[in-house]
Amino acid sequence: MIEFRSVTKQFPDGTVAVEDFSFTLPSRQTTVFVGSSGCGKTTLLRMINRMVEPTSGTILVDGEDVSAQDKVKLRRSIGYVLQSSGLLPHRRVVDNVATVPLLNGVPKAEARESALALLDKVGLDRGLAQRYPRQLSGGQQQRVGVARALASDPNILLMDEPFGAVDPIVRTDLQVELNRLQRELGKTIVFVTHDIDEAFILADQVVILGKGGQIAQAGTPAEILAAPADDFVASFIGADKGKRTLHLQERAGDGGLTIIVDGDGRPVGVLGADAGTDAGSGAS
Ligand SMILES: Nc1ncnc2c1ncn2[C@@H]1O[C@H](COP(=O)(O)OP(=O)(O)OP(=O)(O)O)[C@@H](O)[C@H]1O
Repeated sequence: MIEFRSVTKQFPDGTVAVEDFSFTLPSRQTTVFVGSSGCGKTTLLRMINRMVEPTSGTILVDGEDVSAQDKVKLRRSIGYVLQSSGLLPHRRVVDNVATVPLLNGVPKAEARESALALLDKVGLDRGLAQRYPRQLSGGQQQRVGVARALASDPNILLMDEPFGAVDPIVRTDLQVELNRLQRELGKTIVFVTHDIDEAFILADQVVILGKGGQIAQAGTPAEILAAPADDFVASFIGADKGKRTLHLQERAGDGGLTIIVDGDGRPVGVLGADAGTDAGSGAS
């Protein structure tokens, strides 16, 4: 469990990035901080592993104040994945993944063997282990970044727009993969994005932030979709434009298929036979 208690961060130039933020993130769940650029998401994330120190307030991990913990130890005990993968360019993939265990004193052979097993876990071919990061695609680099963050088997995984720089198809693959991994591993994941669709796909709990890390609404995706707290949230999730209101459209000319369309009339899926229609295609 991660608990923010009245946390404020003012940078030396006077910018108040986060103001009086209080929130509890449950263990073994994925909490997604989502909001527009500059609302304080990254600052919130980086205060958990003390890459940024709060000006006031307290952050507790499993009841322990992080400010009382050794910074280096704390950082190595928490996985961290960045948009730019943050891999060391002159080290091979396997050595990048093994970095933290090696720093923690795990013998080299053991650390490398675990690193290879982690490549399997994140869906990467072991044949890529000897490559350098620049010899990988953006999506593969992000998978290596996730493997590296998992290498010391941390309870907490901080993910800062990790899929922001890859194309939409790869991004969808990575989202599906992260959900699969999370079902298997049950980490406490804190994920930052400005993409509300990504937030809804990944989150057990979504926290929609306004300027200064103000909480506009927090809840499960279903709770937020069903009852946006105010106009800001409705606009942010696209509910105000009917973007998320789905309709059924009978398609007599297509073998009687029932198509689901969004508020703009764009097809988003086909209603399957198991959903209680007599459309009969079974596709969905
Ligand atoms: N080192 C710093 N010094 C001064 N101001 C900073 C510093 N780091 C961040 N800020 C400011 O704090 C505010 C919050 O920044 P932060 O990076 O947390 O936002 P964000 O929501 O993650 O934005 P983005 O989605 O663009 O990454 C912004 O106004 C930013 O300019």
